[in-house]
Amino acid sequence: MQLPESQVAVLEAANADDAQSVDALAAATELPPETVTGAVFELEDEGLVAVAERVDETLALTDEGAEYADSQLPEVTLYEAALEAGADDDPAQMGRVIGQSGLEGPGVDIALSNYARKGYGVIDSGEITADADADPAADAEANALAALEGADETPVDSVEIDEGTLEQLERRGLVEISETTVREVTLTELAVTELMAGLETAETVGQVTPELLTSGDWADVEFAEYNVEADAERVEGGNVHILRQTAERVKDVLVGMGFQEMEGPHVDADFWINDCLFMPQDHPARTHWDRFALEEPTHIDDLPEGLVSDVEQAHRQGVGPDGEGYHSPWDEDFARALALRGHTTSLSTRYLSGTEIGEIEPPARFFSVEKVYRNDTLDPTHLLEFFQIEGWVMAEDLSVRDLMGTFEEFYAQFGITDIQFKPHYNPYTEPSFELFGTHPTTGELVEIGNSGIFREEMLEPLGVECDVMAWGLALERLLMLMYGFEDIRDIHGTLCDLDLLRNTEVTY
Ligand SMILES: N[C@@H](Cc1ccccc1)C(=O)O
Repeated sequence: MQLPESQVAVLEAANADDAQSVDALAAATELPPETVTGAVFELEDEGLVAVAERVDETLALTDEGAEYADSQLPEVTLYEAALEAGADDDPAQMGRVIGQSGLEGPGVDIALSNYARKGYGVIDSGEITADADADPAADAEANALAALEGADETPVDSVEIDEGTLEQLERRGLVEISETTVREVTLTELAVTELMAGLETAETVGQVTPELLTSGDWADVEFAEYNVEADAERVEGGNVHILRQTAERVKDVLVGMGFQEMEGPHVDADFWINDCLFMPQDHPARTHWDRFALEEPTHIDDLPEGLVSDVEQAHRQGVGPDGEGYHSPWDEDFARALALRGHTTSLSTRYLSGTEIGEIEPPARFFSVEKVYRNDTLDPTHLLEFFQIEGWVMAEDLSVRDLMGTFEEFYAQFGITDIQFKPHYNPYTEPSFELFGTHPTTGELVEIGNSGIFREEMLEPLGVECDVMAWGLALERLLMLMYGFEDIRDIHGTLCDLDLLRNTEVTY
């Protein structure tokens, strides 16, 4: 029997009784593993070898995981600092404990987002407590990191890490799980017979070379066949992120519904973010726990003068002859303070005021799909930033039916037809409604937005004389309803689950 050289080498190295992996055969034949794999497939086709496949999972620490294995997890550091500060008896000031912990930069966020989850204590309103019974030595994640430390690739089956812990470590980007397909090869009886009868090496050529061409030898040689079934490395091309794709789709839908896009600054004066919305200056959401203030500059110099006094007037005394204001102090300096916008309703107030593109005549419809920033506690449905789908319609005689009808039309474009409305309160809308949708896999009601009809007290100072209905919807929540994502961190931010995203088929 005549076979190409590599196949003869593999047959001679393989065995009828002991299965050998492709890697072992590559070592024995001194051929590259790809060549051995190719030869093995050919030989399998000829009935000369039997191939068994299995998928091996191995674990390895990432650089960050190795760092914590070497030192310790940030949440443990925070716990130790909290104990030091006596937080097992009395709640301690968060800022002080963090300062003493030596944690810095992302380490602080990491510590905060894992502390309560792992039972080290509670963080609430700027204070931290430490649970005296918590035991860092029994921290399953820390122990798993220690078990993996120093090893390159550890087979998953050989370590005792429970599934939940492993999942957490992978989510946190501290371990990496890789899969490899292992092929084990044994000789068939036919091969044994052929080997005994003696094999001859057939000269085959894998690639045409310039020499073969110039010498004309190419006409006489035998070319190796292509093996289209051989494994090749999977190449993942770049792709537009599903969140970005959906944002584009949302924009298309809204443009199709007659809306124009608004643009404006991520950092803005509280005036546009809050004061123009008739948000009292002592409103709880305006304290530093919810907003991200700026260190430098802290304030803008000027605001549109006439508008400032009209807004101040509305806050103090309300609008119209029977108006009711807050009768509380209103400070222009407070209004000039800069912050990362907590909603894109700041864009709506800018446009409605006429300062962006001039006075807007009804009927008019505007929208934006942009990032907003909130100092929330991280959890499966909250991040410190998300994309808001802002929108408003200016027209005579708008009613709640117009508002609800608009949402039904909008969400239907994304296959969502069971929107529910719940009465709500916003200082700037009356009536106000929260929107809910049903999560496709958990069946739970998910809050997807907030809406209402702008109040007189807000519109009059801005110089708007007819009705305006408006809303802010969360883009990430829309994706959760569309695709069944359960954790916002899977689709937003640096911890995105790439495999999950790659395997999600965009449905529009
Ligand atoms: N600004 C609101 C959304 C909203 C916009 C306009 C009117 C009513 C509500 C929020 O962020 O939740």
